[in-house]
Amino acid sequence: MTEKALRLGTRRSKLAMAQSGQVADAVSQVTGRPVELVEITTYGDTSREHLAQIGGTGVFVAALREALLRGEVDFAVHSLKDLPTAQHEGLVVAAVPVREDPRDVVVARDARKLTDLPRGARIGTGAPRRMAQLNAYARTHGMEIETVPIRGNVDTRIGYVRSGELDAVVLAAAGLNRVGRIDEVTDFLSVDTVLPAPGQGALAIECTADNAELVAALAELDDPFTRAAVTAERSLLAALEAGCSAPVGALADLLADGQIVKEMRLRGVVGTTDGSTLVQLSTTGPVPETHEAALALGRELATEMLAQGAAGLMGERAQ
Ligand SMILES: NCc1[nH]cc(CCC(=O)O)c1CC(=O)O
Repeated sequence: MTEKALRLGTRRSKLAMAQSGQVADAVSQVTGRPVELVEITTYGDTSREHLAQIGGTGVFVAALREALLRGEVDFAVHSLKDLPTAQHEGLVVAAVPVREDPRDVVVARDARKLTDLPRGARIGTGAPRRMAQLNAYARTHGMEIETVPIRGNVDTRIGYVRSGELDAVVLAAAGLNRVGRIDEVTDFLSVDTVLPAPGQGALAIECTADNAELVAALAELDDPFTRAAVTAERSLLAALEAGCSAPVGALADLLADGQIVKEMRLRGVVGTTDGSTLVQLSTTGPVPETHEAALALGRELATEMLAQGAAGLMGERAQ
């Protein structure tokens, strides 16, 4: 006698399939039920228009959410950094599993690191957040670089380096890990150089709020520290009134004294894409014990960043 399979709605991209596959195994373990992948095609997958013109990465999420609400699938997995900060009516993020490496990385030709790229190096990235921080780093370190807007999946982006069209591309370590290409990284960027996107490296497992049994089962996959961290990061993003294509970086981590976790630190950055101006601040507080406390940490840092002129730096959109 086999139990009825749970249906996991997923995009068809290699990255989405990889992360859905991993979550499917974990969900199968905690529920004792088989999990079946259901491919959902989104506008973002088929459109050739630039993401900024069609409303950012939220388009990838929308089709999955519609499938959930129509009851066509039981749950979905999102990259948290692509998930709009506003919670969706009728849906709940039932689990945020342990986060992977949140850092951005460089894949460059000739195994080069960011600091030994040739003068005038062309670095591909479509993210204003990466452009702003890379250009700011170059300015303060006497480097000459050119950030080149690109989009496409991981294979396409690395392809620009292999073809010689670009000297380097900047990507998320987590994405490369999930598609099995982490070996191609030539430089893991310190978060002091490039602060990742809010939620980067973390996944959200979402289902309908009325599915109490599934909500409870999925909760077993939740990592409270990761959830608190990404809640604070996303609260900062929301309080800055910035979207997923805004030049905003945020990362919360735990400060420990030996084995004893003392506090949570939240770092944030906003900048102009040319890197001429960055507002970069951090705040530290008790490890949030509640959702509300995590939200408060993000709001607190946003208030400080806004007081330093953060709002004036966010007018730009992805080019
Ligand atoms: N921008 C697209 C995107 N959305 C999620 C990831 C993978 C990393 C993650 O889950 O945070 C990526 C690729 C990248 O930024 O290189």
